[in-house]
Amino acid sequence: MSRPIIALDFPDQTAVKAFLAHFPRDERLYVKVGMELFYSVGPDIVRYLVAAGHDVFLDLKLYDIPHTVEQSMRVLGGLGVRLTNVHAAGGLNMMQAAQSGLLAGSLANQTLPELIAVTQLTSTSEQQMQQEQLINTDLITSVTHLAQLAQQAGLAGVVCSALEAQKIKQATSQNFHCITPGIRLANSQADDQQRVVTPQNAAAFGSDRLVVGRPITQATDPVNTYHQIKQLWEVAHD
Ligand SMILES: O=c1ccn([C@@H]2O[C@H](COP(=O)(O)O)[C@@H](O)[C@H]2O)c(=O)[nH]1
Repeated sequence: MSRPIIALDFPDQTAVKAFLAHFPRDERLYVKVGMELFYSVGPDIVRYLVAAGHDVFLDLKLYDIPHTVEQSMRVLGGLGVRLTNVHAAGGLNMMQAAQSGLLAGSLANQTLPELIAVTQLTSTSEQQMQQEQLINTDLITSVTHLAQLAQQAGLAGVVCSALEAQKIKQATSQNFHCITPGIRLANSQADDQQRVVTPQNAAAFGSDRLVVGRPITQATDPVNTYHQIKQLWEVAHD
C-alpha cells in the first residue's frame, strides 16, 4: 500500500536529521525534497536520503525553455530519485525535453525516475487562476487540459489536488498517476493551501499518492500523525 510522501520542507540537513530521528532507523520512508531544502543544501541532501534507504521525490517544478530543462534534467536524473517534476504550463516541447534529459541522465542508474507535471498549484483557487493568470475557463478544465498535455508528452502523471483526480483519470487513463498535495486532517488549518482534501477523501477520489508536509512535520508527534494519515488512506482505499 502506498506510503504518504513526507514533504521535508526544512531549512537544512540538521533539521532533516532531527526530524527523521523520530522514526525507527529501519523505516524506509518516501520523502520529498523541495526548493527550500535543495537550494539550501544542494544535491548532497538527495544523495544522503537515497543512501539512507529512503525513496525521494525531487520537487523542483522545472519551468524554463526546453533546452535548459533538458540539460537540468540530465543532472537530476543522476541523483537516484524515484520521482521528479516540471510545470505542465511549460508546454509540450518542454515536457518532452525534460523526459529525454531525465532518461539520458539516469542511464548510469538502476532506476529511471518517473516524471510528472504540476497542473495548477494546490495553493491556487479558481478565482485566482482566472483573475491573476487570465485563464478564461474553470479550474477543472485547465487542470484536465494540462494533464492531457502531460500524457501526450509521455509523462507518468501529474501533481494536482485530489479534488481533480477522478476527472483527470477519466480524461487520461486509470494508470495515469495523480500525486496529491494539499492534504489536511478534518477540521485542521489549511495554511496557504486552497484545494485541500482529507486523506480519506483523497483515497475515495482516486489519488494515487498523498504528499503531506506541515500536518506531519509540525505535529507534536510526527510519527503518530504519519501513521494516522497512512491508516486513514489505507482504510478508505480498500
Ligand atoms: O500543487 C502543489 C505542488 C506542490 N506542493 C508541495 O507539497 C507540499 C505540501 O506541503 P503542506 O505543508 O502539506 O501544505 C509542499 O512541499 C509544497 O511545495 C503543493 O503543496 N502543491
